[in-house]
Amino acid sequence: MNETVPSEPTDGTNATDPVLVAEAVRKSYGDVVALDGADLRVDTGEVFGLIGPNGAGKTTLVRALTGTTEVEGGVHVLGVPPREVDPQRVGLLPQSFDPPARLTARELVDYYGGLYDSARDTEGVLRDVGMAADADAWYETLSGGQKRRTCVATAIVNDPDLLFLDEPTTGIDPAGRRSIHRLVERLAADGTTVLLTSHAMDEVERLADRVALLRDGDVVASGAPDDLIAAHGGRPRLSVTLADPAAGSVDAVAGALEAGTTDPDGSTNVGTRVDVEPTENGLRVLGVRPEGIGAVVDALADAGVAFESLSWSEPTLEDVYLELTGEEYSPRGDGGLVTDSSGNGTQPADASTVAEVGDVADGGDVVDGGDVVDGGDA
Ligand SMILES: Nc1ncnc2c1ncn2[C@@H]1O[C@H](COP(=O)(O)OP(=O)(O)OP(=O)(O)O)[C@@H](O)[C@H]1O
Repeated sequence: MNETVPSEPTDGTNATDPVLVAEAVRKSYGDVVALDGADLRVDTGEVFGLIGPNGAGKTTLVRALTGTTEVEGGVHVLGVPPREVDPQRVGLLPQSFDPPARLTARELVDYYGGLYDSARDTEGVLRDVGMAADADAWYETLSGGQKRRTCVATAIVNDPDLLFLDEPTTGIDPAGRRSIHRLVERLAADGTTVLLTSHAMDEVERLADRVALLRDGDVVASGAPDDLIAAHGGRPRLSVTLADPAAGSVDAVAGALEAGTTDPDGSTNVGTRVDVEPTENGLRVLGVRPEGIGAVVDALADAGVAFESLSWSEPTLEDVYLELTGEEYSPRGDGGLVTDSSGNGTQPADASTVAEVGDVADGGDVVDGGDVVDGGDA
């Protein structure tokens, strides 16, 4: 997250003026409405994430803001219409970008740097994107991730105040993505305003100060990731992979939770009101807090339902996305506590809780918050 207060610009604009403004922007390609009255405002020094399904209009909005397509409505960039912006101040990584294939990464950065009045030192730029070691290879021989990082280098060679990154990490492996994330964080810390489009919700949640979700050419929600998650992300959930996701499991577990007979000492409270719903591999308990996991395990045992693994997670930006786009829920593999009954499969990701869970059918033990709880027999 960017917490830097950028220095006052020297071009007559104020630091408090928005860097990007789009008002009621419309764009059609024949019968296809790409933008349908989209509004956007990005302030100085923000990392702003633009998310939305394929075809929602993200790239068209970036093109409107970079002056590479004509649109109806109001568009201002750094206080002026996009085509009047000093190119020295703007960097652009388009979604599709094919630089000359028989130039090396170093030659490409040199070449693009030569297009500006002043440019950063090529070696420093190559280091920033993690391409110093491969700088002498022809572009066409680079891997997909190396190519994308080289393209990012050409977008930052002019040390822009405003940087557009349209899907910068597509096709990049996790290590390459991390290096791009760190680069964006460094640029933001130096006061660069960044507009980022991405389909990777974890990336946007990590990097963006604010986010706008586009759907059918219009912004349907915007705000800080935490605020969007609180408003649209739903409740924490415990995903249960069942040994045999048979019909009736959901009702049986819901009944056992409601009956509250899951523990002899009566500790059946799972924290908040919960709902149980089916999933492809088993079921999901919505509204359960970490301290309630043991009660759910007890309910599974009471209902005679054997499970293979439990995964607890808090709502994320991905849930906001799924809620607001109306797309099907797809269980995440990275949603926090991921545990299997073998005892070898615990993979904590972004979770605030880690537990090891045994197979109820085997009477395994459950460790919840450090306490060993009897897994019970199913
Ligand atoms: N040059 C073009 N000619 C015709 N239709 C276009 C053109 N560019 C975009 N469109 C259409 O406009 C709509 C919005 O496209 P756009 O590329 O802006 O979406 P996007 O949100 O960036 O999608 P993606 O996530 O797939 O990149 C889509 O229906 C697309 O097919």
